[in-house]
Amino acid sequence: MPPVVIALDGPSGSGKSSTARGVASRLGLAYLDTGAMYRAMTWAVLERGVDVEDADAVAAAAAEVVIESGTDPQAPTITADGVDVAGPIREQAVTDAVSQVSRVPAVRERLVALQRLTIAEHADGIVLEGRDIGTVVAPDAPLKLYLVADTAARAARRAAEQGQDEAAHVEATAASLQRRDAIDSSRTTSPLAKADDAVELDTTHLTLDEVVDEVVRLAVKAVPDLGGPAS
Ligand SMILES: Nc1ncnc2c1ncn2[C@@H]1O[C@H](COP(=O)(O)OP(=O)(O)OP(=O)(O)O)[C@@H](O)[C@H]1O
Ligand SMILES: Nc1ccn([C@H]2C[C@H](O)[C@@H](COP(=O)(O)O)O2)c(=O)n1
Repeated sequence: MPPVVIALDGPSGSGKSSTARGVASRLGLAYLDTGAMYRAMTWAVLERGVDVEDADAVAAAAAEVVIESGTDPQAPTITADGVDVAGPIREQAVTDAVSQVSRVPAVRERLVALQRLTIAEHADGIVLEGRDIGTVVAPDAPLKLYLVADTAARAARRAAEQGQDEAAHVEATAASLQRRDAIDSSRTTSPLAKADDAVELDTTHLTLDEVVDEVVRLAVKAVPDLGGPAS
C-alpha cells in the first residue's frame, strides 16, 4: 500500500499549519510542518554567520545541519543541531531570510529527502504542509489541497495572532507575506505551485473549523479507511 499522505500547499499565511494540525488531530494522523524545517535550516545558517545571498556558502553550511521534527499534531517540535528552535524560527530575522535559503537546491534536496523519510515512517497516515508537497515531495498523495486567502485576510489573521492589529503593522505584514510569496513562486527549484490535481480552497470567508471540516470530508472521500473510529 502506498503511504496515506494529505498534501496541503499554499501561499504564506493561508492557514496551512492550523488546518493541517486540525485535520491530523481529527483523523489521528501524524503532522509535518515543512515550513518549520526550512525555517530551522535558516536559523542554523544565520547562527553560522553565513550571508544568505551567497548560495554556495548556504549550501556548504546546510550540509552540516541536523534537523529533527516531532510529528504529533497536538505538540509538534522542531530542533536544529539538537537545539529547540520552535520560538526562534518565528522571529523576524528568520522570516526575512527563509525564502533566500529555501531557493538553494542543496537545501531543498536535503529537506525533501528528510520529508520523504518521515512519510515512510508514517505510512498509515500523515498530513504535510508546505509549498511543494503536492508537486514534488509526495506527487502520488491521494488528496492534495491548495489553500488560498486574500492578502488582506492573511495579513489581518497573522497580525491578530501576534496581538498587533494596528494598521501600520497589518500593512507591513501584508508586504512581508507578498515578498515571500514572490520569491517562493519564482524560484527555479520546486517553486510554490498548485499541483494540477489539487483542490483549491479559498479560506478568506471561512472559519478555521469550516476549513478543517471540509478537508476532513475530502480526505475521507479520497481514503475511505480514514473515516474509522479516530475521526
Ligand atoms: N480559516 C481561518 N479563519 C480565520 N483565521 C485563520 C483561518 N485559518 C488560519 N487562521 C489563522 O491565520 C493565522 C495564519 O495561519 P497559519 O499559521 O495556519 O498559516 P500558514 O499558511 O501555515 O502560514 P505560514 O505559511 O506563514 O506558515 C493563524 O493565526 C491562524 O490561526
Ligand atoms: N515545502 C516548503 C515549505 C516552506 N518553504 C519555504 C518558503 C516559505 O517562505 C518558508 C517558510 O514557510 P512557512 O513557515 O511560512 O510555511 O519556507 C518551502 O520553500 N517549501
